[in-house]
Amino acid sequence: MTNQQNVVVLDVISRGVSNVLPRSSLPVPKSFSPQDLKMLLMKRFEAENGGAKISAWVDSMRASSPTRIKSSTTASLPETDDTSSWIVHHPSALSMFEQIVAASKGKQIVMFLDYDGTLSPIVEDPDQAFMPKEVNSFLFPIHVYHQPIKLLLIPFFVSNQMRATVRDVARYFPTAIVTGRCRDKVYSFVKLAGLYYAGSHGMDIKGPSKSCKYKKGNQGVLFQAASEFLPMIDEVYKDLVEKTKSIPGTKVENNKFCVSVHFRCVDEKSWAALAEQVRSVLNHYPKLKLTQGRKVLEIRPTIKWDKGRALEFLLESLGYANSTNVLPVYIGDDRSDEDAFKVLRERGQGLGILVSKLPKETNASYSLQEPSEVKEFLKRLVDWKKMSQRAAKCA
Ligand SMILES: O=P(O)(O)OC[C@H]1O[C@H](O[C@H]2O[C@H](CO)[C@@H](O)[C@H](O)[C@H]2O)[C@H](O)[C@@H](O)[C@@H]1O
Repeated sequence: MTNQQNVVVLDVISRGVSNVLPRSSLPVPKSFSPQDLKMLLMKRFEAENGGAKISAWVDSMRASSPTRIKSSTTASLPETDDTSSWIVHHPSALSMFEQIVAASKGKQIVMFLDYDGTLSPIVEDPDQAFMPKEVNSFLFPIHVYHQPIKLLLIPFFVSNQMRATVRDVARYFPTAIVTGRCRDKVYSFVKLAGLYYAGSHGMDIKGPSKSCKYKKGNQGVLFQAASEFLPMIDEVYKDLVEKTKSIPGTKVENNKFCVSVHFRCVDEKSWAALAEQVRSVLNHYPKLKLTQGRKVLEIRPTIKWDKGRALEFLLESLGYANSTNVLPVYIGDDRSDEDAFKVLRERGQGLGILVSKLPKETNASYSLQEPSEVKEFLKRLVDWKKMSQRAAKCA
């Protein structure tokens, strides 16, 4: 290396890298080879972009998921105006129920259901995200001498109407749970054998474990998109547990083909530190990428597979690849569900329903506010199907 080149390199160091990294952290070789130069420039690039990346991550963590709609035209209007204009474009699937069933005339509805935030309300502890139970009770009259009759509310039995509803839905329509969760974990929550399960954001798909009237022979694992990543994901999971253990409230969840780092219970002041730890782990794994959900960072293989591809795969497995006689209905609440909404929009087929109380950027056409409305919508669909079958028998 010539003296002149040395000067250029030192100039790069003094103007650039030293602004980002403390001078002491830079190994400055006595003489520079082209490799040294490359390394220094790369370090500068990483340091600059790393810093930018972390603050972008934190901004995105703040915005939570999916991004709240930013409307330039309505920015100065009160919240209610924003909401009402959004609802015009994403009407409630309950109020549009008649139109929805009319669109399904002559078509087979195939139901795709996300789990967290769709079938179960969002809770702080991901291990406690059960489908809600209802306590059924009755009024028991008690009559004490000379006293007016009193009515006592007696809890009678506990039922899980969401589970019962999803079971009914699966009786009438092929039904799949499509989730970021590990497949076994979501099965332990849903506990229904007659469904398809697409776990790890659709990277792990299994057919119904009991015979399914729609497609015989679909039992067992149908597809695993990223088997070769299993050892890597295990390693990353352990690294993340270790690196984040000093940040109170962090929870790392092993979802088999992906890992979730939850920050719902982490103090906002520690989000940057958490993002930094996650980035430091991810830096060693160029074949993994980071996506984001509701107060969760998700680490996944960089393969072209997502909930949208899983939806297409399942339609194909059910024999509806290029069929016009099918109406896929996908209900979900999170960013990862947007991949499926987008597929439906691009196919010009089917309905995407976003579960959200707030206006959000979405490719879905309809909305429902919360899991209880999802249950209501699914119940109405089952009742409508039962009635139309009865009517067909009588005709
Ligand atoms: O595709 P999904 O079924 O929606 O799974 C996405 C993530 O859901 C879970 O996390 C979310 O729900 C938790 C329980 O309500 C909540 O505590 C968390 O903040 C949410 O992000 C699940 O634990 C993740 O592994 C999934 O990736």
